[in-house]
Amino acid sequence: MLGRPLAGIARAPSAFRRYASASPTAAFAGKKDSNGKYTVTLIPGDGIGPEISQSIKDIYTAAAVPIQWEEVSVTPVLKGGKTVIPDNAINSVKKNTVALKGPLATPIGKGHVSLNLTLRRTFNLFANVRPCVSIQGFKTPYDDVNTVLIRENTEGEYSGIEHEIVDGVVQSIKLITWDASERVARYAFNYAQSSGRKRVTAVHKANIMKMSDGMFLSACREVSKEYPGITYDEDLLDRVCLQIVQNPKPYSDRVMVMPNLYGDILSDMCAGLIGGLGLTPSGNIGRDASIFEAVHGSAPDIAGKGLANPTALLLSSLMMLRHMNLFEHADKIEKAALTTIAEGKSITGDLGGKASTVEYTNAIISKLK
Ligand SMILES: NC(=O)C1=CN([C@@H]2O[C@H](COP(=O)(O)OP(=O)(O)OC[C@H]3O[C@@H](n4cnc5c(N)ncnc54)[C@H](O)[C@@H]3O)[C@@H](O)[C@H]2O)C=CC1
Ligand SMILES: O=C(O)CCC(=O)C(=O)O
Repeated sequence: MLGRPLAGIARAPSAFRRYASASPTAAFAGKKDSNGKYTVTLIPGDGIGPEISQSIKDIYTAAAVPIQWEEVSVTPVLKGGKTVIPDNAINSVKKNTVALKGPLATPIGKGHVSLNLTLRRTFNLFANVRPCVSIQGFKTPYDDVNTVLIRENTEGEYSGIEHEIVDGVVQSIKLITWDASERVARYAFNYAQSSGRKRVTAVHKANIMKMSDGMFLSACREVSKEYPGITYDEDLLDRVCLQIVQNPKPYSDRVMVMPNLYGDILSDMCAGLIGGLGLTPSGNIGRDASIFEAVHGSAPDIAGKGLANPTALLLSSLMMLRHMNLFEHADKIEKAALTTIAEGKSITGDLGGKASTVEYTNAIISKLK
């Protein structure tokens, strides 16, 4: 059961407050220092990570956000024969309880385990909240996308339990537990309740994975009984994909909750509907810490070229500010960023513009003055 008061999203959304705090369970435990500033861990990350992190730092300085960044690297180190995240990075997140993280690259088919997943597991960041909202004034096939997807974040297909049984036969285990399913389901219902969404839809493939997804659904059904004011239903992942690309509107009344991998894929699909991965934020929420990051990865194809769109990381940071109850700063920056995109004069190449990361950042900054 939830033992903590709801934080962050109790206030009614303003016109620009589209990216609500993702934190009905994790209380923000940071304290202001003697200069009136909060310390937040910043993990710049790989690829485009340092470029987009710099953009956030510049915007925050211009907006006088009362935050000082504690920058740490998570470049893995060898400890006891294992590749692990350095202790100072772990201790920084533990101490500050909030972090903003740039993307971390993971070698494909070999090499070290995903450090993104390691962080989620280390801090038990059990819910990954991924809102996806059309930006008014920025033309895409639909102008009414407003989805919130909550992804179980610690297990499922991402358990990383794999072995070769015999030559040519590999087994990868999808681990689903009742506890993690119930925990993320309760988070989803709380999120729906706190954000005025009237429905929770569990997205699944229990027609095929009868036991694992079946149990995920059972946990959701049990939790739904505690929320008589919220309609609960279930839908198959493949149908949901089809329906959202055909007409996203009906999905704006609800929160979708699902096992890990489904959430990873469905959130990229939703991003495609509003203009791409450069625009979609996320929050990894735990009880003792929360790490906010863009949905996208390290974008090695454009890294170092000054082309990256920092909006997704910026909007993730605004979810973080609302988690920290810094609503005014979040609203002001959000308005400046969304207006810059709607105007279309200084937008990055992924959105059809010609601006560099720095030019776009400066356009936002000019609106903060
Ligand atoms: N949470 C994280 O840190 C994540 C890390 N990754 C890692 O990132 C690496 C690259 O993965 P990909 O599959 O290439 O996905 P990706 O998200 O990095 O890139 C996919 C496409 O979207 C574009 N894109 C992504 N973010 C953008 C931005 N902010 N501005 C403009 N264009 C942007 C890229 O240029 C690329 O064409 C991999 O090592 C992967 O494991 C992938 C997803 C999430
Ligand atoms: O850890 C990675 O490299 C990819 C992670 C990812 O796609 C995600 O789960 O968001």
